Amino acid sequence: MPGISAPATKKSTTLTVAIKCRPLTEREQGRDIVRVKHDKEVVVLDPVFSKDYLDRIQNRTKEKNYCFDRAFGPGCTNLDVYTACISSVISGVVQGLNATVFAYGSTGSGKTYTMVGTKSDPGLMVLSLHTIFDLIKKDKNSDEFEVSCSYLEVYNEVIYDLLEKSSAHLELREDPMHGIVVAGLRCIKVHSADKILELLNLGNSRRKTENTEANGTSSRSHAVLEITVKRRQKTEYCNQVMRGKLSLVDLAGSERASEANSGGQKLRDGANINRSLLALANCINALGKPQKKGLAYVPYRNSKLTRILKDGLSGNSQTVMVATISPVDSQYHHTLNTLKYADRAKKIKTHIQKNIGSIDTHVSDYQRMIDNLQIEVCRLKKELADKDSQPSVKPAEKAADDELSWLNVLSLEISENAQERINLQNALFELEETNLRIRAELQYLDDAIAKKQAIGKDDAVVEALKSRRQIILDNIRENDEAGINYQKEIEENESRRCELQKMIDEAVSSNGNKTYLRILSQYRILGMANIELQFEMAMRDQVIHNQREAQRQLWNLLMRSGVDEKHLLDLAAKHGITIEDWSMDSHVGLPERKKSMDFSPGRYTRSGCSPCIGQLYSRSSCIFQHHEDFSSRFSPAGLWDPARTVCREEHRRSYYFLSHDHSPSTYLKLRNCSEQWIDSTPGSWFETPGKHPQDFRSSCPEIRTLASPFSESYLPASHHSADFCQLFKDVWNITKRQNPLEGPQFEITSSPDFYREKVTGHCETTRVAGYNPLEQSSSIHCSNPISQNTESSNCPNLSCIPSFATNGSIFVSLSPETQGHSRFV
Ligand SMILES: Nc1ncnc2c1ncn2[C@@H]1O[C@H](COP(=O)(O)OP(=O)(O)OP(=O)(O)O)[C@@H](O)[C@H]1O
Repeated sequence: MPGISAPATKKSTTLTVAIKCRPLTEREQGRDIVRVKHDKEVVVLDPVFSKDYLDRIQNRTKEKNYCFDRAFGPGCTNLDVYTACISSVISGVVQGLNATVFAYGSTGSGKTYTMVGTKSDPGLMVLSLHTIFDLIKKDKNSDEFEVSCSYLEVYNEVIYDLLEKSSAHLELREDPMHGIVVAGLRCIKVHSADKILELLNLGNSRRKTENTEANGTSSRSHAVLEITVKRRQKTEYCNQVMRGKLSLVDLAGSERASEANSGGQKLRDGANINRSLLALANCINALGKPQKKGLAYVPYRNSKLTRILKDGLSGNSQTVMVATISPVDSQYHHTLNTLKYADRAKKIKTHIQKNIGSIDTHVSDYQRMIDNLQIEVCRLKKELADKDSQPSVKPAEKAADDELSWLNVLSLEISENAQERINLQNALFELEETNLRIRAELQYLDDAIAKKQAIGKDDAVVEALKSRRQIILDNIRENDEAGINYQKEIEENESRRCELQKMIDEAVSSNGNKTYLRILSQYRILGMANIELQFEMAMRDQVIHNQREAQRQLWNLLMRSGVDEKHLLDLAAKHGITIEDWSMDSHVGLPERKKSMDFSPGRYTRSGCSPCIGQLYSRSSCIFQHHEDFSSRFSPAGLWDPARTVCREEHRRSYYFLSHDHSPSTYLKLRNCSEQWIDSTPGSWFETPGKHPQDFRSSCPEIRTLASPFSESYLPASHHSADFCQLFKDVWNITKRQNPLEGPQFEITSSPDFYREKVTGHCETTRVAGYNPLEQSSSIHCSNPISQNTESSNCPNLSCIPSFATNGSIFVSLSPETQGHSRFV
């Protein structure tokens, strides 16, 4: 049916935001901390019930208050939500308006329950469909209606048709007339609500769900049910058609990988779900911000979900967001997060407009339409001519305007590109987190299996351990594959960025108004770089925070073990490190070390010229970063606990760019696989094409791999790291010498060529692990201290497992019996 859009008036409106708090489920043991007041207010109580009386009266609680269009407590039904917030929107759909209803909330908060519901408490999808057909029934005599429906899911960033038995992967297309459309999606004509409900049930049965820690039937995909209602008056002279569209969206459950306790496929789902939801949250954030004219940018293109929801979020749609929350105290942070986004969403504006088309009934109608359009064209031409004749608009300015708008488009694309990479990296980090966790478990299992096998008992236990090991290996493999895919996407994203950058550079150099355009384009690119830097800074802050914590624990430990401070200071001085505020007077004789190093943020910043512990710290970042709890690596006796140590090599590589300090030599003292040192400072990203990061990376291929925890190459640590490591070992030796009777002893000595560790005690063997930083070779030897035999077969209790022995890093684990562990750099 050819149709010509008729001009219709636009009306601005804001998103309706409703909160729905579900009741506590039987599985939940916690406390109910959500209160709904006056149908609009939501109060989230402090999850810590036994707060100090003083805290409470002085209002130092984590209690939060929010106000929304509507709020529904645990006693409310889906019908209550529908009657108060949705029904009026649905009636608009039959009048040619678009509407979107979506449920937003953390996993298990009740999104599917709200959208789909149960037999006794039908959800918003079901109730909306009944209303649509009731309204159609009423106007059936005067108007003709045609209702069609489609149902799709976005699973792992792929679109599937839920109304097809085995759906192909569907693609999104930009249609100039209808906006974003899903090519090849089945749209079925329906004549009754029952028929759609049948299709809905069919589609739901095909939806991907999983049993996760947080929810027994957690939706793993985002589902979008779309109902289109075409309405045409039956009268002879009227040829107008109204086309209303209702989108009902049930989002997938979001959970942090660490909470979901999942790996492999589930984890990949989680990462993709989080990627889409992160993109949705970014859009809500951007739309909810007060915008300066012309500068608004909403990153819709970052995920399929946000592209599909684009109209519902800012275009021609009357939209209702139902934010679902759980009342249980353990969900406090998720609840606040949901409420925060819902609060932002209140500010989102959409512009609704009736979709009116016309049906061609007679040639005379065409003629009339053409006449009208010609009049309109004449009017617009005249307006244009008037505008051109105005003296204020010079041709040169007009050309510059065109150029500017083109630059605008390009710079928007570049920001989208940056945002996309941030999302991809986020997904990658999350994947990496889980991989590290399960790799640690793998290590435990390997040790346990080796131990059991050595004893030669418990075959059944060994079998169980082996089968668990196999599952973990499968998970690691799947995650590695997923990681490689993300990495590929990051690379594609980078090459797109190069293209965009090239286009901007060309535009700038071929245009007459070069200086102005150059400044403008650099300003825009700076903005984009700023987004990236903020992201990197956030990551870096996290790393620094973890390091500070680890360092603090380490110093506390040293203090508690009664280390000789003078010796420590001498050692530090020997290594060129000044420890600020460490005066003998203030510390000697303080057994509890109350005045030990203060690592509070700001105290040991790297600002200023004097080197302080913060600097020492940053230098060592390659060694200790992301060791979550340093103290937990030690047994109660103060010994290093091998079983608890996780070498976060992947992080070391991922964050290398983030972990440099201000010294350029530290920043880029990287050694590549061909053993050449690169010692240069990167220029600004936007100065010249030669100094763009991607160019920089292509000239140093090993740097590209740093961003990927899944690549094969490893990054050698800087010499500063070795300094710190050595210092740490010296301090440790002194400490242990002072307490010779405590457990197995370590003796660590150093020579110009390699570091040695001697393990005595439970295991009467000596182990020497060496790395020669000059020759780049690594070696591990085990020896019996009595016979001085250096064959490892003489060390039955000692198992040395060198890992990461590439490019200079050695990671050595000893069997639990030896209670010793160290890592050499
Ligand atoms: N209003 C309610 N009344 C009773 N039970 C509810 C209500 N809302 C949710 N539930 C129950 O809470 C559990 C989780 O709900 P649901 O599956 O709808 O969560 P979800 O947000 O869709 O989760 P996911 O995002 O993981 O898919 C289910 O057992 C559901 O029956």
